[in-house]
Order: sequence, then C-alpha cells, then structure tokens
Amino acid sequence: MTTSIPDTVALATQSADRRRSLPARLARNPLGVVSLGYLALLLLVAVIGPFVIPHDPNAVSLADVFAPPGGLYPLGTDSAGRDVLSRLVVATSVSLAGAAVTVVVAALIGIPAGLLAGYRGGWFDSVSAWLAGVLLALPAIVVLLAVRSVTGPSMWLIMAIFGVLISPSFYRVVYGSVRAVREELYIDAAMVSGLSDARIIGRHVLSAVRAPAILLVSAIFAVGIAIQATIDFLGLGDASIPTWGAMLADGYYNIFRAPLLMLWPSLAIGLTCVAFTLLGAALRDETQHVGDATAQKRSSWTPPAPRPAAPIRHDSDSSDPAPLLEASGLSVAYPKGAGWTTVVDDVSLRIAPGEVHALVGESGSGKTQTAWSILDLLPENGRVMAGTITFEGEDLAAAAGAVDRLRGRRIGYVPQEPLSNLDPSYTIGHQLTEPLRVVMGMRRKAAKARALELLAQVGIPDPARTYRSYPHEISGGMAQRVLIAGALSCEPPLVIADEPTTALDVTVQAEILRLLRRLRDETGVAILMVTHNFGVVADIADRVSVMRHGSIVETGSAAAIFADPQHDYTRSLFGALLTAAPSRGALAAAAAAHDGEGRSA
Ligand SMILES: Nc1ncnc2c1ncn2[C@@H]1O[C@H](COP(=O)(O)OP(=O)(O)OP(=O)(O)O)[C@@H](O)[C@H]1O
Repeated sequence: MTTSIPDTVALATQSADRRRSLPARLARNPLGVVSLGYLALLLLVAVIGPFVIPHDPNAVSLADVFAPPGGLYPLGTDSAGRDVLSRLVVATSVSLAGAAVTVVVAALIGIPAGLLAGYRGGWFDSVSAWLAGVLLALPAIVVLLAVRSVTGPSMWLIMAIFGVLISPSFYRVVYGSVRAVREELYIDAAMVSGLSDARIIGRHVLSAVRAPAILLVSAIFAVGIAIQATIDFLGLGDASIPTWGAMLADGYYNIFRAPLLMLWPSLAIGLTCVAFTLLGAALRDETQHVGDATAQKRSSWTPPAPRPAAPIRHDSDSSDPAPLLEASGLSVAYPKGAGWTTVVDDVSLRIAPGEVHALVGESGSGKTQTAWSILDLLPENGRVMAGTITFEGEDLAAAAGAVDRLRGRRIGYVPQEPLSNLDPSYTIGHQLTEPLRVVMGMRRKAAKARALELLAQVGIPDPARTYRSYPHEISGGMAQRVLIAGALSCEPPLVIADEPTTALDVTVQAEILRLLRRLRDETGVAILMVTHNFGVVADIADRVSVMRHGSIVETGSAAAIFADPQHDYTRSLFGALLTAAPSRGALAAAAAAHDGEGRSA
C-alpha cells in the first residue's frame, strides 16, 4: 500500500539537490567554505611555497640570531638565525605530507579490512576484530617513541606506523557500515541474481561506506598533524627537516627572548587542526543533507486510496464497559521516496480489562507495527500518522512521554524471540531484579524474593537454580517463561505479547499458552496477543481482530468468528489452520504427553 503524492515541484527540487555533487554542496555551507578556503590556501603554500621562499630554511646565520620581523626576514629569525617564514612554509609541506602518509596507510589497511570482514565475516572477521582491538589498546605515543628509539628520527616511518596504529578507526567505521548494508534485502537479491562479490561491494557496499570514510579522513588528518607536532616538539623528530613541532619547541625554549617564535607554529597547528575538524563537521552536515532535504520535501501523508471497507463486526463493542486500551483510526507509515508507505491503515481496537484479544493475520499484515505503535516502539523512521490511543482513559498522544512512563509499569511486553531478548552476559536473576529495583524502587532482597516468586508463578520447576543461570543455560521455553515473568513483574493490567510461541516447538507452545491462560485467570491481566496462528487464537483468545494488508477486516468474539467467519480472508486463514497447523487437541495432547514425561523423568 503506497501513498505517494506526485508533487512535481518538490520532486524536481529534491532531485536537483541530489544531483549536486558533494563539493558543490560544501561550497554552499559556511563552515565548508571557511575550512576549505583555509585548507586550499595551505595546500597552495605547501606546493608552491618551497619554490619561492626567500631563504634556505636550514641556513644558519649567527649574525642574525633572533632578528625581529621586517626587512630581509618578514617574520624574523630563530635562535640559529634561520628565516622563520621560509621554515614555516617548508614545515607546512612536511606537516601536510606527514599527515597524508598517516591517512593513506590507515585507509589502505582499515578500509579493505573493514569491507572484507563486514561483507564475508567468518574467520577473517574474528581475526581482524581481535587485531583491531589490540592496536586500539596500544598507547600510540609510547609505541611511536619506542619505534623512534629503534629506527632513528625518520618522520615518514613514524607517520606510517602511526597510520597502522590508527587504522582500526577506519576498520570499525567501515565494518559497521558494511554490516548495516549487508543485512539489506537488496544485497541478498544481488547475490541471488549471480553478481560477483567484487561487483556487489563496488556497486552497493562502497556507496554506503563513502560518507563515513570521508569524515574520518579529515579527523585523522587533524590527529596526524597533532601527533607529528608532538613528536617534533619533544625533539624526537628529524632535526634536518623544518617542522611546526620543532619550530614550536624552539619558540618555547626562547619564549622570553622572542615570544613571537611560538606564535607562528602555534597558529599553523591550531588553525589547521580546527580547519580539518570544521571540514569534518561540514562534510557530516552535507552528507546527511540529502536525507534531510528528502524529509523536508516529502509530500504530506494522506490515507491510501481506496481505503478498505469497514471491518465486519460480529458484535458491537460500543456498549462494553470502559475499555482498558482503545486504539482508534491508527495509521502507521514509513518514508518511501518522496512519499509514504502506509503499513497500518485506520486500525481500531478495544481491549477490555482481563480480555485476551488476538490480533491475527499472515506475515506482513501489520500486526507487529500495530503493537509497536501502541508501545511507542516504532523504528526511528516509522511514524503514527493518524489515530488516537487511550489507555486507562488517558490519551497517550496528548501527554509527552506517557508511553515511556507506562511501558514496563502498566503495560508489559513479551517479545518474539525469547533467547535473543535476554542479555547473555547477565544471569536471569540479574535481568529480572534490575527492573524491579530501578523501575519499582525495590530493595535488593525484596527484588530477589519477588523474582523467585515470579519464576515459580510462571511454572519454572527450580526457581533458585534458574535465577542463578545464564541465558545459554536454559531452554527456549524456559526463556519465554522468564520473559513472561519479566512482563508480569510490575503487575501490569495489560501485556502485549508479540508471537510469544512462534520460536518454540509445539509442546512448549502449548505449555506457554496454558501458562498465559492461567496467569490471566489468576491475575486478571489483559493480553493483546499478536499471532499468525489461528490455533493459538482458538486456544486462548476471547476476542479476535483479523488483519490483512495493514487493515482489520473482521473483528468480534472468538466464538462468533469461529462459528461464522464472514470475510473471505478469515475463511482462508481457517482453511490454512485446518490443513497445516496443529489443532488445539493436538497441542493439548502434546503438552499432556510432555507433562507425563516430565513427571516420570
Ligand atoms: N522499518 C520498516 N520500514 C518500512 N516498512 C516496514 C518496516 N518495518 C516493517 N515494515 C513493513 O510493515 C509491514 C507490516 O510489518 P509487520 O512487522 O507489522 O508485519 P506482521 O504482520 O507483524 O508480520 P510478521 O509476523 O512477519 O512480523 C510489512 O509490509 C513490512 O514490510
């Protein structure tokens, strides 16, 4: 369902923006103009300067020691009578070239390694991640001092080794970008279509890596200049080459006799580092600019046309007592091109206290998006475009942060994949007690007692042992029980369970459904159950809403919908249930058999 309003003016402006090259966009950015202007001037000085300088930068003249600025020496002379201007110009070339060596070495190592590790994974990923960690852990300046003592004062070698030490920065940035883009379906599609790895990397992956890599180049240039200046300032550089760091040291030692000697190299180092940093900021702004412009120029959302027919209702719920949760006319959309794709369209739901309401539909019908919009957990680019959500009479849209306040306190959430929703580094006990202590303000001992009580309540046979266990030590079914315990820990009136049995085998599914039913009966919690399985609906739901293509097509009590499904789609889901899914009887039988085994074990 795509909502896309042609707005030729907006689209024309947007594509013009996109067509403009990065340098052209930088030329329109004030930070970009200032920093690029300065750096262009510096480059000019570095390239042409050494050929037009008035003096030999290393020519010592004892007669002219500490000569003031003016005459033959526009910026004066240093402690050995050498011309400061000539040295400053040559030092500019040396400093830029030294930093360039660092950037090139770091990029040559870090970018291919990040590309390969991110794209292929496997042993290369493990080894390179380990190496990157080791390099980052080494204190760069100490290593460089050690290298200097072994190899002598070779500025180029030291800057190259610094490039190796800083290459993990490129590696990590590129690796992260590649991993993100590697998950995209279009990469899978390119692979399936038979494109070679080199072609996929060249065509799809490099474009994602370009912007962060360019940003890093300017940052590493600045760091390279600072490191080089530090080494020369400490007197560890090559004394035969004029550098900003060596000039700074000379000025520092003679600060009382000729204070101006410090000024020129300080200005050069400071301004150059600032210019590279500002250029990085401008590049960041401009590489994001296209996205921002797209967002600004995107046409406003309008409901998709034609809108689906109103859902078939089996009973009127307007006469029900005050609902616990009421969503009305909810629509969710994602940006797509210049418009929006609507994934939830005009959905209305009412959930009474203590009711199990199943939201059922095939994959991609919008169930999870509906649940996430209620929980305010939509991904960053997803937006609730229309509708209201009221919980316990409070309009959640009206009060900023209302859902944040309710989530985990008044609304519990049971996610789809139990094991991947538990942190492998912490025990189950820690993960259960932390929210009790932080959110509910319980003391450590009380939180532990409550966690053990919850584990017993969700049917875990040895709560104390599970409490001490790490997630890898428990089964998927146990993990799901733990997550249900977590969702119930604050005694919420509503739990939203997103396919809580999908990742589990049939026997465990039946146990979890029985557990949810029992908990509902014992605690009176209402459950919004997101599922694609009508077997689950038959097993647990009081009311059902059938979703298709983002809309609810049929809604009513489970009994009425099972007795008399009206919509063709509902009937087809029943058909699938009868041919594919295990029946409630089968689930119950499997559970009973499992219980029997458990008892006899
Ligand atoms: N981040 C996103 N950007 C754009 N579209 C999205 C995004 N996330 C989900 N969608 C789209 O929203 C639609 C509904 O997805 P949703 O996850 O709600 O389906 P579902 O009914 O819960 O199915 P499943 O059980 O497979 O998760 C799908 O067409 C999906 O492609």
